[in-house]
Amino acid sequence: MRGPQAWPLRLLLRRGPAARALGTRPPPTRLAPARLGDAGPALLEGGEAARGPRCRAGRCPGGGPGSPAGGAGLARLLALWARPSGPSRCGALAGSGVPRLPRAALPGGPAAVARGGGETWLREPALLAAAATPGHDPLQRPMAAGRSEAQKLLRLAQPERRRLAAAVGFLTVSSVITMSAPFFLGKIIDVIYTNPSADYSSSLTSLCLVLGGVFLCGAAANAVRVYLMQTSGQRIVNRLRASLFSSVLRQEVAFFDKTRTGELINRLSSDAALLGRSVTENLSDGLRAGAQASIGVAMMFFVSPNLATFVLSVVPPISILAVLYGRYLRKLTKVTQDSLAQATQLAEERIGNIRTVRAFGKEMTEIEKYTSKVDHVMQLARKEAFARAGFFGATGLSGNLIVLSVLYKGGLLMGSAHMTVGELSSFLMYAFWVGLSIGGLSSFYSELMKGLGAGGRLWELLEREPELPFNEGAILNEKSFQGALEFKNVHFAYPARPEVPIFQDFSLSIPAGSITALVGPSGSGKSTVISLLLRLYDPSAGTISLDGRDIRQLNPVWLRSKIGTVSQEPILFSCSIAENIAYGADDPSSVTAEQVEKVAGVANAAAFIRHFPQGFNTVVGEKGVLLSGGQKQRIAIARALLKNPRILLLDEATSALDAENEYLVQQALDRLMEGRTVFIIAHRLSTIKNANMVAVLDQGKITECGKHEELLSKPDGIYRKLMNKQSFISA
Ligand SMILES: Nc1ncnc2c1ncn2[C@@H]1O[C@H](COP(=O)(O)OP(=O)(O)OP(=O)(O)O)[C@@H](O)[C@H]1O
Repeated sequence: MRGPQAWPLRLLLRRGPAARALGTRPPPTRLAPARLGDAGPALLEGGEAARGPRCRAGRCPGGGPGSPAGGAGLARLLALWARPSGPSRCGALAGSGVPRLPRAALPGGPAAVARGGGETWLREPALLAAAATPGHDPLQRPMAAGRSEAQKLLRLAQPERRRLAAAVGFLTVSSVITMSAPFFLGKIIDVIYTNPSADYSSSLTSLCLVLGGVFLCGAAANAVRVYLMQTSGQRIVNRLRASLFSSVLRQEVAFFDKTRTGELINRLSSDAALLGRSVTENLSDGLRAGAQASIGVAMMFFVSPNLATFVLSVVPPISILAVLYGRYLRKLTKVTQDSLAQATQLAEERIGNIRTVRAFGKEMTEIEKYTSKVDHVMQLARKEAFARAGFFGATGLSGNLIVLSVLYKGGLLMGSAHMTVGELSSFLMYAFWVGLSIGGLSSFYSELMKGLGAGGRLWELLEREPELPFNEGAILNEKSFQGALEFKNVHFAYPARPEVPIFQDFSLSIPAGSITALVGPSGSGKSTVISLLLRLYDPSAGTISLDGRDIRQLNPVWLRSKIGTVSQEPILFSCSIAENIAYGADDPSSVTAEQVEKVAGVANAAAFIRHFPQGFNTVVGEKGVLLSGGQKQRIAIARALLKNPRILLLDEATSALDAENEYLVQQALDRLMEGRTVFIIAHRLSTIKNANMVAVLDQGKITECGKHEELLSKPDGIYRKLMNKQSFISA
C-alpha cells in the first residue's frame, strides 16, 4: 500500500517495518489459467515449451523481473511474495541427476515448463489455474515466514487496499463531521446563552438546518464506510481460508498421520474467523475510534489548551493497563483456541464414526468426554471474561473521572472568565467522545490481540513447507511411456513410527502391461507398497522407478495422473453418483453425461444406478454410506475407467460379496485391467491364478516370485505355507 491512504493502518499498528514492507511491494498479479492436462501433450508434440503452467512464485530459482513475455506477471509476483534468500524446493533435486535448465533458457519467460532430454519440467499447474480465478488466490500465501505478526496482518489486508483506502476516506469525512458537532453545538449554546433577550430564532433555525444537513452527509459517509469494511473483511477471510486450505492440501501424507483433522478444521473455521474479524470489522471500528479520539483531543486543545493538558495527564496509566491486558488476552486466546480445537476434534471423530459409537453403546461416555472438553473451554472463557470485565470497568471509570475533572476544572475556569458556557459544553462533549473512543479503542485492542493469538496458529500452517514436493519435477515423454515399475533395495519405515521398519531390502519388478499379484500376511506392508508407488511417502533408502526413472525425480502430480487406484473400501464423496465418477477425470467439469454413463456401463454399475429414482444424480451420502460395498466398488471402477490410467493399483476387497455382486465386480475389474500395468494386492484365488506373476511379501522383503502353480509346487515354500494358513476368497 502506497501513499497517504496507508497512514491510518501504519499509525494503527505503529510498526515502521510493516509500513516499509507495504510501500515496497506492487500488487499481486493474476496468472493465466493452466492445467496439467493442457501442458504435457502440447509440449511434447510441439517444438516449443508451452506457456501454460508456470512456476509458483517464490518457489523456484531464477526468473527475475527481466524475464520476457509471460514472465512479467511472474516477476511482479516474485517481487511481491518471494523472499530473495528463501529456500527453493527445486533445489531439493539438485543432486538427483535430473537436468535443471537455467531459468533464462526457458522459452516464454520463467514458465514452469521446459524440455530437456525428452522430458518436461512441471510445477504447480493445477493451483496456478485456481490462482487465476478472480478474487481467489490460494497460491499466494498472504505472507512470508519470519515477518512480525503485525506485518503478516497487514499483508493479509493488502489486496483490499483500494477498498480500505476508500473506507478510510469515508471514515475521515464522517469522523470530521461527527467531531465538528460539539464545536457547533457549543456555538449554538453561546448564541442562546449570551443573547437571552434578543431575537435569535432565525439564526438558530439556519444554524440547526445547516448542521442537520452536515450530519446527514456524515451518516451517509459512515454507512458507506461500514459497507466497504465489511465486504473487504469477508474477502480477506475468504482469501485466508482458501490459502489455508491450499496449504493443508499440499502437505505430505505423513503430516496428516500426525495432525488431527478436527484441529485443522478448527483452524479453517474458528481461527480464520477470529483473525478475519480482527483485521476488518474490528479494524473499522478501531480506525473510527482512533480517528475520533485524535480529532477529539485536537479539538479539546483548540477549545481550551489549559483544560486539555489537565485532562490528558490521566491517559498514560490507562495505556499501561491496556498493554498488560492485551498481552494477557493474546496468550489466553491461543490456549482457548487449542482447547476448542481438541473439542472439535473429538466431536468430528465421534460424529464421523457414529456407527461404531452406537454399536458399542458409548453415547454417554462420548457426551461426558465432550462436555469435559467444552467445560475446559468454559473455564478459559471465564478467565477471559474476568480480565475483560476488569479492563472495561477500569476504562469506564477512567472515562467518568475524566468528565468529572473537566467539570471541576472547567467550572473554575468559567468562574475566572477564562471560558464561556458554550466552550465548556463543547469541551465536555469532546471529552465524552474521547472517552467513548478510548473505550472503542480498548475493545479494538483486545480483539486485535485475540486475532493475533489465533493468527499464531494460522501462520504456522500457512508457512509450513511440505516435506515432499507437491507438484514439481520431470514428466516423461507420453509417446515412449510404458509403465514398468521397479523397487530396488527399498528400506522404509513410516515417519510416525520410524523405529518400526516395514521394508528392508525390498525389491520387486513389475513389467509393463503385466498383472502382478502381491500376497502376504496381514500387516506385512502390502498397502504400503501402493502408498510408496503413489509417492505418498519416500523410502529411506533404495529406489522406486518408473520406466527406469527414479520416481523422486518425477512430478508427483503427473505420476499420480498416470496411476489409477481402486481400494478395498472405496471412499466416495457426499455428492451425486455422476460427480463421483467424473472425479476420475483430469477436468471433471468437462466430462459429459454420455461419458459417465458409458464407463458406468463398462463397470456394471449403470443398471443399479438407473434403478435409483434420481439415477446418476443420486447423492451417495458421506463416504458413500448410502450404497452397498459392491455398488461402491463398481462406482470406484467406473471412476478409474474414466481416468484411463496406464498403471492400475488394486487392493482387492477382503470380504466376499454375494455371488451376483462378486461376478459383476470381477467382470468390471477384468475390463478395467485390460491393456494396463496392474499391481494387485490379491485376496481372491482367481486373481492369483490369473496373474502373470505372484510375489510373496514376508518380513519386509519379497521372498518368492513366480506363477501360482510354480510357487505352489515348492514343498517348503513360504507361498505354499501361506496358502495353507491364509484363507483366500475362492471366487
Ligand atoms: N500411516 C501409518 N503410520 C504408521 N504405521 C502404519 C501406517 N500405516 C500402516 N502402518 C503400519 O505398517 C504396517 C503395514 O501396514 P499395511 O497396511 O501396509 O499392511 P497390509 O499388509 O496391507 O495389511 P492388511 O493385509 O491387513 O491390509 C502395519 O504394521 C501398520 O500398523
